[in-house]
Amino acid sequence: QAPTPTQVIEAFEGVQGPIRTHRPSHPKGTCAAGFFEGTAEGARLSVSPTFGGQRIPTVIRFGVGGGPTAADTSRSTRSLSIRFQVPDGTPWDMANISVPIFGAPTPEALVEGLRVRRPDPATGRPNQEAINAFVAANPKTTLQGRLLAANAPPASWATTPYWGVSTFRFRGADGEVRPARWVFEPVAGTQRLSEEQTRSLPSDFLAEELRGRVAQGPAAFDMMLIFPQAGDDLNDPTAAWPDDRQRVSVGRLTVTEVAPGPGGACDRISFLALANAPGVEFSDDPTLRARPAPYALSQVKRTRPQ
Ligand code: HEM
Repeated sequence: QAPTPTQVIEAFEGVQGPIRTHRPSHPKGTCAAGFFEGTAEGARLSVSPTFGGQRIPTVIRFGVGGGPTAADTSRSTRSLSIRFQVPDGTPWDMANISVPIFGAPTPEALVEGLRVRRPDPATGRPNQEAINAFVAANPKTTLQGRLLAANAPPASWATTPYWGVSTFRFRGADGEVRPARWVFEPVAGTQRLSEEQTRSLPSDFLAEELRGRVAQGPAAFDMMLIFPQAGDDLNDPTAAWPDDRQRVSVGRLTVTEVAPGPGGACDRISFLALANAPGVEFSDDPTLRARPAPYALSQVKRTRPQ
């Protein structure tokens, strides 16, 4: 049975302590802004006004996975969250990460994985035997961590791809509904830190790097839809699709401004309006429907007056 929103938040809080000011996931981040322009292929593949071709203002948040003080040199996820402020429609949100897969196949596995890592009040430490037993019974929850450990961290928030991870259903101008995933490919190319940089860079280098970069000119990402072939798993966000799947460019995100310091327009919002029907609709991936309600609960907790 799927966990309730309260159970999801309690599971996060059990590991990280009560949510007071920060998001429980990707707590460290920097606000930015820019615009999105859909391509002709985007308008063909989705009836959502986001892909209509006009310039859509966006609220952007770049984040780092881990705790609120996670090092930018750590092998955790980086994130790119976007709110598309469609002028005559409802806003559409997405929260993308720098790996193509999630760390749990279902909301149940996410919550169980958090619960088992909760520190034991007697010892102050989680029960390692229980964690080992959980991991052995849920091997899919190790796949994302292994992928992250195998790759050096991005050299910039502007030089890594970001995947939406889950499969969505795109309703095209021809009325056809096509399952697809997406990735935001950096126009600057993919660049990772060298071993030496990983050791020498300060733990908060990403925000300054992005400010310096965008001061010279916008940073951009091409949004590519990725289409499955027979046998590709549509409902498991820990199941990667082979790299050779057909990709179509449906729009470009241009980052024109980076907040000068902490806070900004992205801070108090939650990127929870994940579907944008008609045009971009949920698949049966169970982690999609499980997200908006706990995101809202988290947002209430982290934005209420202390
Ligand atoms: C069962 C599935 C999931 C649950 C229960 C969950 C839960 C949460 C919660 C509670 C937050 C904090 C929201 C806020 O305070 O605004 C959050 C943030 C986030 N999640 Fe998830 N999540 C899930 C799946 C995913 C997946 C599949 C991805 C990858 C695409 C993802 C990426 C993120 C990112 C990037 C953030 C930070 C967003 C921001 O910049 O504000 N989550 N998640």
